[in-house]
This record gives sequence, C-alpha cells and structure tokens, in this order.
Amino acid sequence: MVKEFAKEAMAQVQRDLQPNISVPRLGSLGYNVKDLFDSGINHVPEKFVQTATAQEAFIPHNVTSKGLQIPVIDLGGLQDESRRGATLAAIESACQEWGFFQIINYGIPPSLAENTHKLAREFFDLPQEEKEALARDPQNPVSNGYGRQFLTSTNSTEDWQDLFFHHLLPLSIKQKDSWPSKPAAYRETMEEYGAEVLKLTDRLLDVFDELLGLKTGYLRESFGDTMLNVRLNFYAACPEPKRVLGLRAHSDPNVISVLIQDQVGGLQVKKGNQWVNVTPIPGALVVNLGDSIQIASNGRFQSVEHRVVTNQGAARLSLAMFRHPSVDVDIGPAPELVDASHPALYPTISYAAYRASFHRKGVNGKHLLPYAISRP
Ligand SMILES: O=C(O)CCC(=O)C(=O)O
Ligand SMILES: [Fe+2]
Repeated sequence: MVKEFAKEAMAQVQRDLQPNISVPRLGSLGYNVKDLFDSGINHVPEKFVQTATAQEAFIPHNVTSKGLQIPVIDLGGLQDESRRGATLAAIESACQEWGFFQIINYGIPPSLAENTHKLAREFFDLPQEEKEALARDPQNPVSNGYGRQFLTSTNSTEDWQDLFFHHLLPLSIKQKDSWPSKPAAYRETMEEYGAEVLKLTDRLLDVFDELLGLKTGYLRESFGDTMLNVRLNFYAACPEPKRVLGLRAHSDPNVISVLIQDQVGGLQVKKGNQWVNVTPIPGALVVNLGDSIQIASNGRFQSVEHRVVTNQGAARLSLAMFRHPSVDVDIGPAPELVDASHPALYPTISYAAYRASFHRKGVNGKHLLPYAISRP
C-alpha cells in the first residue's frame, strides 16, 4: 500500500519536474512535502489536490478579514486587581464566541517558547534519513515519531504537512528515546517548555472554573491525570497554495491546545461561515479550546473548527501542545451546568472512546462533536 503510494507519488513528481531538477529523495515514507518543494516542482502531485468546491473556499494566509480578529488577551491582567474583571470578561467572551485567543504576558519566558520553536524547526532541516530514523508507526495514530498525515477523514486528499508527534505525559508513554535527539538541546528544552505549558493550562482551567461557576479545581480533577503531547507541524512552501490545505479543517478533541506559531501565518479559524486568519503576533501564543471543554461546559464554551493554508513564499512551523483528559476518565457535562432549562447537550462517554473515534472515523472537515456523539 505504502509502496504503491510512493510509486505513484514518484511518477507524479517526475511528470511535474522541470528539466535539470534532480528527483527528490522520497525515502521509505513515500515522500515528504519538504523535499517535494525543494525539488522545484511547479505543480503539486494529485494526492494533495483539493476538490473544486474546497478550492473555492480558499482564503490566502495573509488577508485580514473585515472587522474580524481573534481576541488578544494580556494574561498579566489576571494579577492586577484593577484589570482582573476586564481580563476575565475578555477570556469568557473569547471562549464563548471564538474558542480561540492569543495570549501575551502568559508567565512563560517568551525566549523559552521561541527557543523551543527554533529547535523544533531545526529538526526538519536534518537530512531525510536522520528524520526517518525516528519514523512513527503509520498504523498507530498515537505513536511517537516523524511522519505525515496525522488527521484522517473519508476524503483521502493529503495535507501539505510533515510532522513529528510525541507524548510528554503520562510517563508510561513518554518514550523520551523516540523524541528528536538532534538538535542536541531539543529534549531538555521541550521538557522545560512542556512543564510550563502544564502550569499555564492549570491556571487557565482554574479561570474557566471561575467563569463557569464551578468550584476551583473541578475541571482539572474531572479530566484526571493529564495526557500531554506535542505535534510539530512543518508546512513546506507550496507551489500551488490555492489547490491544497496544509492541515484539513478539524476541531481538537482534547481539553486545551497551546500553539507557538512563527511569523509566516496560515492558521485560520471558522467564525460562522467565514475563515479568519490568526495573524501572527511576535511572542504571543495561540490558545484554543478542545471538544472536551465544550462537552464539560455543556456547550457554554466552544471548540471551533480550524485549518491551515500554505503559501508560495515560506515554510511554516507550528508547535501545538495538547492537554488531554486521561484516557481513564469519562467526559460529560459538569452536573452543576445541567438543569431543567439547560439539559445535557452531550452524553457522558469515555475519553478513550471519544479519542479513538477521532482517529478511527476521522474529522471529515467538520466539527467532530455531533459526528462522534451521534455514533458513539
Ligand atoms: O499549524 C497550526 O497553526 C495549527 C495546528 C493544529 O491545528 C493542530 O496541530 O491541531
Ligand atoms: Fe488543531
């Protein structure tokens, strides 16, 4: 299967090649978007080409949508009595209206986030053989390692993205030996950054408790022992950005995701029927809520569909860290948020089952919640 795929991609690449451009190294994975772009192709192989309808919904990575902007929140305001109320209100509105916000003054040294991103970016510049020495098991959707195509759906079109995925918590699945060993500082820096993200998300969950009228610690406790993992998303520049997606539309299944993006841009969030670019802000982190929070909050907070578009000029690397519930817990609406006038909008189901459906049934370019819950 993989071999046939590789042969087909190779044939397409050869058709696309300009005279005098050498054939990219395709490796045992079949191919990767970095080498495809570096080979100088003018057209993307068919496997990546979106349907005509999907192509009509393309919005370039660098336009600002009229009047629409993901909220930017100064978390420093939570420590300042005079600004606390306004900061809480801004977080509440972002969680209700967008499911996404950017944060500044978030209590992690921006240099640590920047350095973690830089080391992750350097990994993708290693020779292909070195990256593939850490290849993930393509049959196991949650295995650590380098690879392609994390999200699946009935649409078999491929995303214009190479990736590295690995766990940080729980320790039983961390497998630090499978993390990038080059650049040399990667593992230690990622651990340090991961510990900070854990603290940051603890703080945000406590704020969400307060906003939802839940007792402090409710969300953290109800989600059990945290599972924390990271995906390094490498989007090569692309000769035909209008015809592909860097990452298909999806919502995250987990509790909360914290993203370091660079200054290239390409992340888009769905607001009503419109795709809105998340304009990069130096030093800011992007936070988005996952389906587990939408479920726990009984729909008061939103987990919103997002996608990534590519561009012709520059490669982009994003580092997405995902805080999940434990696979041992059930997720469901908080009992305090369910009453006669607010019936439970979602059944209580095991997170293991919910997450498995994310990987098994795929995302199909639409919000996972109704999909997963209508077919538990
Ligand atoms: O690359 C991005 O900006 C978004 C990545 C993302 O949505 C994800 O990894 O789930
Ligand atoms: Fe995502």
